[in-house]
Amino acid sequence: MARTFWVGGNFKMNGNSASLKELVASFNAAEADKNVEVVLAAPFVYVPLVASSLRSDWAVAGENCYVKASGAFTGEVSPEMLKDVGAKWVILGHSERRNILGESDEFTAEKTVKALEAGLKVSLCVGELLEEREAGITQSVVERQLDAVVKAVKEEDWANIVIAYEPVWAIGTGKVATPEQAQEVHANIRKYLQKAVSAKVAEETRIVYGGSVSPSNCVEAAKQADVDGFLVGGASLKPEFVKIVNATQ
Ligand SMILES: O=C(CO)COP(=O)(O)O
Repeated sequence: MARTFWVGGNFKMNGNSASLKELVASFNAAEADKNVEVVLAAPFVYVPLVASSLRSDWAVAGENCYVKASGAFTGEVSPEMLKDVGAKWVILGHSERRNILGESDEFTAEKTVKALEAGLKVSLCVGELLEEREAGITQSVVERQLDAVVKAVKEEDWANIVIAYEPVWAIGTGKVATPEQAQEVHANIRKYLQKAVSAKVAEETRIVYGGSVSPSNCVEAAKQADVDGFLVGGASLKPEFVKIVNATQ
C-alpha cells in the first residue's frame, strides 16, 4: 500500500488574526498537490479562524491538548473542544512540550489515547537531543518515547497516528538532518513498529521528518523511501510552504 504523503505546518506560538488571515488566503489561492494530505496546526485561540477560512482540502490541528474532556483544569484545552471548533488533528509530544513544559512519555501517551477517543487524529512527535545523538542513543530514545504509546493504544489506532521524527538539534536551528540521517531513523522506527506492533502497522504508518525543513531542502529528503512527509515549523508561516507541500511533484 502506498502511503499518502503528509505535510504538516506547525505555527507554534506565532501569528495574529491579521497575519494568519493573510497566510491562509495565500494558501487558499495556491496550486497545491491534491495527492498530499496537508494539516496546519495553529495556536488554540486561532484554530477557529484558520478552520473557518482554510481551503476545505486541508485540515486544521491543535498544537497540544489535555487528557480530560472538561472540568477544573484551568488553562487547559480538551480534545473535544478542539474538535468542536473545527480541528481534525492534534500535535502531541512535541519536543517543546517535552523539554520546555516537562511532559513525560506517559503523559504524551495518555493524551494520545484521549485525543483518539475524542475522534482527533494525532501527529505524534519523537526525537533525540543533541547530546543523545552524540552519545549514540538516538534509537533507544525514540523507542522509549514510542513504547509508551504502543503500550497505551490499540493496533487499529495506528491508522489515525502519523509519527513525526523531529531531532531536537535540528528544530529551529537551520541544522537540518541530512536525507540519509532522516532515512536511517525512519527505517529503524519502521522496524521497531514491526516488532512492537505489527507488520501491517509498520508498512502503513506515515513517518514524517521535522527540523529546519525548507523549500530548498525538502525535495531531496522527500525522495527517501521511509520519509512520508514533513512537519514544518518556521517555513509554514510563509506562502512558500506550498513548495514543501509540492515536494514530490
Ligand atoms: O518543530 C518543528 C515542527 O514541529 C520544526 O520546526 P522548524 O521547521 O522551525 O525547525
